[in-house]
Amino acid sequence: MTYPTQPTSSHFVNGAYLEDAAGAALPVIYPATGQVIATLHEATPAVIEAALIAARDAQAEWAAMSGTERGRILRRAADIMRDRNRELSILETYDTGKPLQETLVADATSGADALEYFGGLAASLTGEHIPLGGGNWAYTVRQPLGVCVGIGAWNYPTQIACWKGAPALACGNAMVFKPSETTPLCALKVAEILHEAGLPAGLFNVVQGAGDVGRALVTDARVDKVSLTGSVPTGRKVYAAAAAGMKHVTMELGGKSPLVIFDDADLDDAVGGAILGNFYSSGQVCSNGTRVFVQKGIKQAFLTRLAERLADAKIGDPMDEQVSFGPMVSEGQLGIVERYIAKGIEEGARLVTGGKRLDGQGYYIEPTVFADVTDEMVIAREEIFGPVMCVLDFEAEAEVLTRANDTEYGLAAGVFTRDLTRAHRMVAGFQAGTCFINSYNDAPVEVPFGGVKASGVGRENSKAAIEHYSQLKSVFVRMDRVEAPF
Ligand SMILES: NC(=O)c1ccc[n+]([C@@H]2O[C@H](COP(=O)([O-])OP(=O)(O)OC[C@H]3O[C@@H](n4cnc5c(N)ncnc54)[C@H](O)[C@@H]3O)[C@@H](O)[C@H]2O)c1
Ligand SMILES: O=CCc1c[nH]cn1
Repeated sequence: MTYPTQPTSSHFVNGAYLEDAAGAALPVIYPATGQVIATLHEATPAVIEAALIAARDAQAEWAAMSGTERGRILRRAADIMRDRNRELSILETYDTGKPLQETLVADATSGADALEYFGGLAASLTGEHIPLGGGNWAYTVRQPLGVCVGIGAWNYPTQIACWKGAPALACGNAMVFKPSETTPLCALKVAEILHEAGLPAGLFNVVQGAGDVGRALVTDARVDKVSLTGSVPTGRKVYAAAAAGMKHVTMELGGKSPLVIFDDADLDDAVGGAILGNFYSSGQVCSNGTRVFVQKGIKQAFLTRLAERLADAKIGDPMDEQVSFGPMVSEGQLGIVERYIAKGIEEGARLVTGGKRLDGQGYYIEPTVFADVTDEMVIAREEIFGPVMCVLDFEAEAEVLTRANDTEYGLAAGVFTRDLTRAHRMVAGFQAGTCFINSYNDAPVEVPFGGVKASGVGRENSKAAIEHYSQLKSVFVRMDRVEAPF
């Protein structure tokens, strides 16, 4: 099988596709069948060098353009992405296995939102005037950082490329982006579209490869900033390597987020939130609320309604738009999830539903719910990154808040209750970067997204991202005489 939009080469460097067959073979596997649908090559040192040189050479001229001009190109790219949404969504489904039903609304659309939003902001990136005593004054100039490296995870390849590329480019930077080796296809299309929209060559480059290619980029002296989306263990390594070079960082890492459901919540909304926060993208969403704390009074009603709704999940061919639940991204990730399910059973959690790999081709596993999970169980402490919901009981607000925060992670947290005073009290106490009240997993571009504690550093999306892709130069202007001691 070949997929419909086969890229002509593995990399996109200096405004054009680039191949270097000397790089190690990088097979692209369609998760729904396990078949190899394309074979790319990892970047050789020559490809990495070409990308970094192209980015360095192109950046100053891009930064010298007006924000209006830069923004126009990004907004044009957003329009192209929207026009090609179906084609890009099909590619996203080939790359990740996520159902087309999801990718049609969540991936290229989110990428286009980022390009449009940061394109709109580009012309407004100004410094400030600061009046000082004696008629003196100062001003600040908002400047780009230079060459930014983006490194992606495999769950949202189009979105991640755009969430990093759009603010970087809006601020006048160049980017070298390395997609996850598991999902190398979509970022190439993002690069192609940006250049079709008028982006000058060299400003958004895509190079393929695994950790060693990422490491070569992060440690290169010509790189000014590193933005990683990935796991906490990788984040620790990348952060340390970037720190050695005193580089700016954004770290969008993993989580084990709490979702707290009080007994006064609208039951169907709460069950819907728990489904979105555990089973969308087959559970492969960083901000998922996988520790679902349910107040004792509604535990049985919650589990009953959840089981009814899960029975409506349509598992199957992700290209079928009726299908709402697809495979895991890879054999390896499926194995990780299976091992956690076995661990949960061994630890004494009660398997309410799911737990089994589906017979046949592809990396399918049933949506799985454990009840009677306790705080110290491994399945309640470690990020599984698959469709495994842990339901824990609680009695009182203070108790559940303490337990919700008892984790090294701090990416997200949610609460379902009709008592809005309590909802805001809970949110004030959550140690999390992104919180939800009577909702879960919304990620609009206007809102900052990111974590606290081990879940990360910095924010993506919103005006907050501008702070992470630019820096201020301060200029003091003396209008009176200079008084020196001698
Ligand atoms: N916070 C967020 O916004 C967010 C979003 C999506 C995924 N994630 C997290 O990502 C993880 C799943 O993705 P994954 O399995 O691809 O993560 P991962 O950490 O294994 O890999 C992430 C990326 O880092 C690269 N990499 C690995 N070692 C490196 C090194 N030493 N130097 C430079 N680059 C290196 C990989 O090649 C890949 O491109 C989960 O933990 C999930 O929570 C976080
Ligand atoms: O996977 C993490 C980023 C995200 C959250 N919702 C949509 N994308």
